[in-house]
Formats: sequence, structure tokens, C-alpha cells
Amino acid sequence: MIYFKNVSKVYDNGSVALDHANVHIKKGEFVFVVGASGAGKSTFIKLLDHEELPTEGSVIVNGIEVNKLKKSRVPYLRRRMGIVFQDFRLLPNKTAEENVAFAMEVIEAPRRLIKERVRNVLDLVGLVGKADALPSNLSGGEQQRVAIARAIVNRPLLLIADEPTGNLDPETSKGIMDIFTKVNHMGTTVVMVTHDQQLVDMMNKRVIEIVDGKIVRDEQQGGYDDEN
Ligand SMILES: Nc1ncnc2c1ncn2[C@@H]1O[C@H](COP(=O)(O)OP(=O)(O)OP(=O)(O)O)[C@@H](O)[C@H]1O
Repeated sequence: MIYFKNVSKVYDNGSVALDHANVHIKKGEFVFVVGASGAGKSTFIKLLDHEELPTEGSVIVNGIEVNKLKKSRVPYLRRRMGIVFQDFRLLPNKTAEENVAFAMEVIEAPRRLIKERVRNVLDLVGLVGKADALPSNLSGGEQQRVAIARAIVNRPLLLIADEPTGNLDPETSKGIMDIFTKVNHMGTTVVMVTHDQQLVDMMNKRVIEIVDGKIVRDEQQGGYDDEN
């Protein structure tokens, strides 16, 4: 599903964000990526969706060598992945339902399918009752659930999340993890960057730790810290 083969990323200013990283993530895995601020976690994610290109090495996602992909093919790569951010990034003038539907409208899905799928995913994230609410009338946790619904409505193979609980309290964060677990059990691979020690320790999933661009730990059923 995901291969990083000897991947390095050096930004134009000389910052080494990834240093000869080798990773293999199989279909259906749930993986946390942890590390201090500036370690290279977001860069790791940006290499998956072609937001950044490696300076060296190759990145393969769903059988596509991302670093060799023509710009015109990037939307096809991104169709197979859903992305969730710390700051939700919902369209403020669209309701919860419209935000989710929009992700299907842009790929020109048939209207009836949109209606059916949007209802299903809003149900999955527990938000059917808030379908008509604008983001400004939703709590942070609810907004994140809309963002997750939007990310999964096109049934991606891969769900990527960059600090999805960074703006949420611990209880709400646990609810978000329950949804990720459900999505993972449906067969979707989940890669989540986080600083949330409690969540990582609670979930007991694979942990990849990055320090100064280097993968220093890759542990099945790990904790946030080495000694867990
Ligand atoms: N566009 C950029 N141009 C130059 N340097 C960058 C750029 N993006 C990131 N960096 C540098 O690359 C390194 C890794 O950054 P990255 O954002 O991947 O870290 P991170 O682990 O996600 O940090 P945080 O937890 O603070 O988000 C840092 O030294 C950062 O300053």
C-alpha cells in the first residue's frame, strides 16, 4: 500500500525534513507517526499526496510511484485518499451535509449516489441530526466528524490525518478515535500524525517515531514513548 524507499526530503532552505526513510505500510494497517515539532511528520504526509516531492528515493502509494507522477494525474492519486487536518477546513457557507456532498460533486458522482452515501457517512460519524447545521454552529468535535465524513465519503483506500485531535479535548478525541477505528475495520488504511500521548498509548497500534528526519522507531502495538 505505502512504500518509502530510501526517501530524503531537503527543502530549498537546507532543512533536512526526512533522511533516508524506509517504511512499508500494508493495506488495512493503523499507524501513528509521532515525533517532536519539526521532526518531519507533516513532510512524511505531504510526500504521500504529492504536496511535496522527495529529493531522493521513491514513494509508492496504491501502486503509484508518487514522485514520478505527472501533475495532471495527481487528482487521481488523491481520489484514493481522504485527508483530515487539525483545523477541520470545512467550507463555512455550506452545511455539514453539503460539505460532505461537495467531495462527491467534484468527482461528478450521480446525484442519487451522493444522497445515499452522504447519509450513510453522516450516520457513521453520528451526525445525522446535524446535517443541516453550518460549521459555525457545530462544536469542534462535530466539525471534525464532518471533516472525517467528507474524507471517507468517496471510500478511499487510505485515510491520512495530520493532528486531527490537536484542537479537541481528551473525551472528544476518544470519540474521533472510535470513528477512525470503525473506518479502519472497514478496510481503510489509516496513517495519523499526532502529539497526543494518551491516545497513542490507549490505541496500542503501530508507531513510527521520527527524530530529526530519521525513523528511529517502528514498533507494532507501540506506545508514544519508547519505554511503553
Ligand atoms: N516548506 C518548507 N520550507 C522549508 N523548510 C520546511 C518546509 N516545511 C517544513 N520545513 C522544515 O522541515 C523540517 C520538518 O518539518 P515538518 O513540518 O515536516 O515537521 P513536523 O514534525 O510536522 O512538525 P510539527 O509537529 O511542528 O508540525 C523542519 O525543520 C521544518 O522547519
